[in-house]
Amino acid sequence: MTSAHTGYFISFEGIDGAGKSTHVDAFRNLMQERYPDKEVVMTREPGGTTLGEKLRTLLLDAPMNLETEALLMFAARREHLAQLIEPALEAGKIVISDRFTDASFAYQGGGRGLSLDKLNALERWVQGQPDGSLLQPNLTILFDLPGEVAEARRSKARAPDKFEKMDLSFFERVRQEYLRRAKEDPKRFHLVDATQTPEAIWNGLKQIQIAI
Ligand SMILES: Nc1ncnc2c1ncn2[C@@H]1O[C@H](COP(=O)(O)OP(=O)(O)OP(=O)(O)O)[C@@H](O)[C@H]1O
Ligand SMILES: Cc1cn([C@H]2C[C@H](O)[C@@H](COP(=O)(O)O)O2)c(=O)[nH]c1=O
Repeated sequence: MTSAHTGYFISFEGIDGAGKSTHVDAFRNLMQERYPDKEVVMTREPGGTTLGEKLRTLLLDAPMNLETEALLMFAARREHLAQLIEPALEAGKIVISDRFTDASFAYQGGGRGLSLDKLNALERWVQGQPDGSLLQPNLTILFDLPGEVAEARRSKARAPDKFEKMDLSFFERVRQEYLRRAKEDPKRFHLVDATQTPEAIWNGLKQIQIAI
């Protein structure tokens, strides 16, 4: 867990088109208003560092072997933790990341079929703490909705990247893996019914209280 630092770590997750980007900036502002004495740092994965953003371009554009993809996701994450997330949490900041490790379990695991053993080993390597615990978000806000609804939203919004070109069954597997992880760790996950209107979703997000 995250006991070694005095910050607070929040991740936003969901299948592509679930609506997390629509709300993440406003949520950041909400946190800053509520905790004026704390710096709120906004970041994303893959990305968040100079190297991570270069890896993001590769990961979102280039077709690649599944294990290569998983290793690059976790390499970008190690850099992200070392350069940005760990120092910010140690300095007591609130860190909000648009995606973190649950996305690797959902996309590379559920979606593409990488084994849980390999994902667990990468997670332990990259997020393992000296006391044997794992650095995890304190709170993960999961935007959940059916794959076909997300697909319809995406098709109106933008040209698809490599992942967004995947078919409906891929996104259903990704969704199911997110839901499996949420069920496994209900204290960490806050589930959002992302089929609601943006206004209803935002009203729900405003109800979230964090224990800083
Ligand atoms: N609750 C909603 N109802 C209807 N449309 C929505 C809703 N939320 C977002 N949208 C629209 O759906 C599209 C995708 O939203 P958004 O970019 O926030 O998704 P996302 O989950 O961040 O996707 P990605 O992870 O791929 O960036 C946008 O056009 C957005 O305006
Ligand atoms: C962290 C992470 C991300 N992905 C995928 C999920 C999305 O399709 C893209 C990121 O795009 P977004 O618009 O910024 O959400 O990357 C993944 O497959 N595995 C991961 O670990």
